[in-house]
Amino acid sequence: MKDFRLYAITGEQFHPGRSMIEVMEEAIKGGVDIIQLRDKSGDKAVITEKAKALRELTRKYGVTFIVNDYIDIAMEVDADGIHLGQGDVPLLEARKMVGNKIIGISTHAIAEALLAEQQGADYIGVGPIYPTATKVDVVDPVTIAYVREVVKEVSIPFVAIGGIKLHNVDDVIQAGATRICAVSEIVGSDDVKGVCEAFIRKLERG
Ligand SMILES: Cc1ncc(COP(=O)(O)OP(=O)(O)O)c(N)n1
Ligand SMILES: Cc1nc(C(=O)O)sc1CCOP(=O)(O)O
Ligand SMILES: [Mg+2]
Repeated sequence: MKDFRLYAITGEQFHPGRSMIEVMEEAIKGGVDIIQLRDKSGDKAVITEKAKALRELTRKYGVTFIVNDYIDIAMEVDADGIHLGQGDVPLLEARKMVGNKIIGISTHAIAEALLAEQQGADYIGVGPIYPTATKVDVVDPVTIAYVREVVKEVSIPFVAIGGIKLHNVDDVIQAGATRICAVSEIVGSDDVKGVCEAFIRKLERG
């Protein structure tokens, strides 16, 4: 997969009155290089329409597009890949369904990370680093200690996620993360482009 630094996930509850496409276009202009559609409403027809719109936007800008949870929707809209959690379709089964599309796997412990790597994940999510209110059924924070463990033991790309804000991202980067994912800090901002640019500056400083 194309390498990336800043990964934004949709979260429409954080920007009432602004469209998802408008917010995500601003994020792309700020430097985001992966967008994930995450919609927990369960309404597949609506999610498919949103996926089509995001596919068009991401294609226009050459940005990677990932669909959360729904392999069938990812295939229907020709997304670049799918993100799956520990309770979603198992990775080996998903690989048979998506061929060489990107598969990202959420991990919360080193054993999960090593298994995802061994089974052919393209990248892993490492989190939640800090408490987050964005995901309801979330596990306890894994802290930056887990980032350090992944840096030492895992070779595939990983992205740190969960409660990451401009005010705490430096610690995550210092622990060895070179790719950051955020929802509320990006899409909930009045200055989406400015927040993304600030994240990128911090990632560039290392
Ligand atoms: C990049 C990234 N990392 C982790 C997650 C969480 O996925 P999952 O554990 O399946 O939880 P839901 O997002 O489906 O609630 C993610 N979506 N993206
Ligand atoms: C969707 C998701 N997955 C997580 C994980 O740790 O697997 S944390 C999370 C929510 C991240 O949102 P915010 O940046 O607003 O805290
Ligand atoms: Mg999931």
